[in-house]
Amino acid sequence: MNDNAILASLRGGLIVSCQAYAGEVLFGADVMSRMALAAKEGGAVGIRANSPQDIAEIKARTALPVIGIWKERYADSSIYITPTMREIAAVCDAGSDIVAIDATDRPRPGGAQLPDLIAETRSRYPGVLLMADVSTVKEGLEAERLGFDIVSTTLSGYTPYSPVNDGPDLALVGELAKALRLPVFAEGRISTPDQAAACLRSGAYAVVVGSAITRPELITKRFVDRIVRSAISG
Ligand SMILES: CC(=O)N[C@H](C=O)[C@@H](O)[C@H](O)[C@H](O)COP(=O)(O)O
Repeated sequence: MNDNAILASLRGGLIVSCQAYAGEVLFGADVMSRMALAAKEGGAVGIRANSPQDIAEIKARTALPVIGIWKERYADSSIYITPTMREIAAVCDAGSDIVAIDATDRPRPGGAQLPDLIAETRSRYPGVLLMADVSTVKEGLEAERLGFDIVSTTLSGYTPYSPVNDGPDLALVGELAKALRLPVFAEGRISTPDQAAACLRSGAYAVVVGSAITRPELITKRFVDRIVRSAISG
């Protein structure tokens, strides 16, 4: 296993994903970096952030390790998490400690190949760790073979061939943790502290939580939906 100090500082901890998109009320690097600082005060050991602007501001304000991504859509591919070298370079230049890349088994924009992106990133940014966002065990195994440093379950339920669960994909976390030598991060649909703890018990190295902590629109909606349901059923 990688003995990198950043990685070691994340072991067994909570990484909070702080993301808001253009058009949403919380969008903007100032708000996202305040959100990240609040997460730090609550004990987060790292932050996952989207876009060069947010990453740079969060690094400056919190000094926590940052998993950087940049979601961009291209017409010829359904891959959108740090899809091309353009986004990878921008995320690294912004100061990310780790860059997360979609490593699913789907065609990439412009027909680019994952091994080439990895090779170029390694040569241009030797100090940055590479995290593979995957949706299946097969993709996790391939990511390890290709030389990633970390595998995360981020995309389980978001590819047409992976199961859509209500909560985290604990089965995938457990299978990856058994099959890989790399650290496996649990990410996606972790809504409660109990679920986060269950991910660690299933073998996760660290846990990434986003919506349940940093998306008040969705948190509010969960409450409203529950209240409306209870009003209907009497
Ligand atoms: C599938 C995809 O695009 N996931 C994104 C990856 O960065 C984010 O939208 C998620 O919020 C993040 O993975 C954390 O997950 P959750 O918000 O469920 O705790």
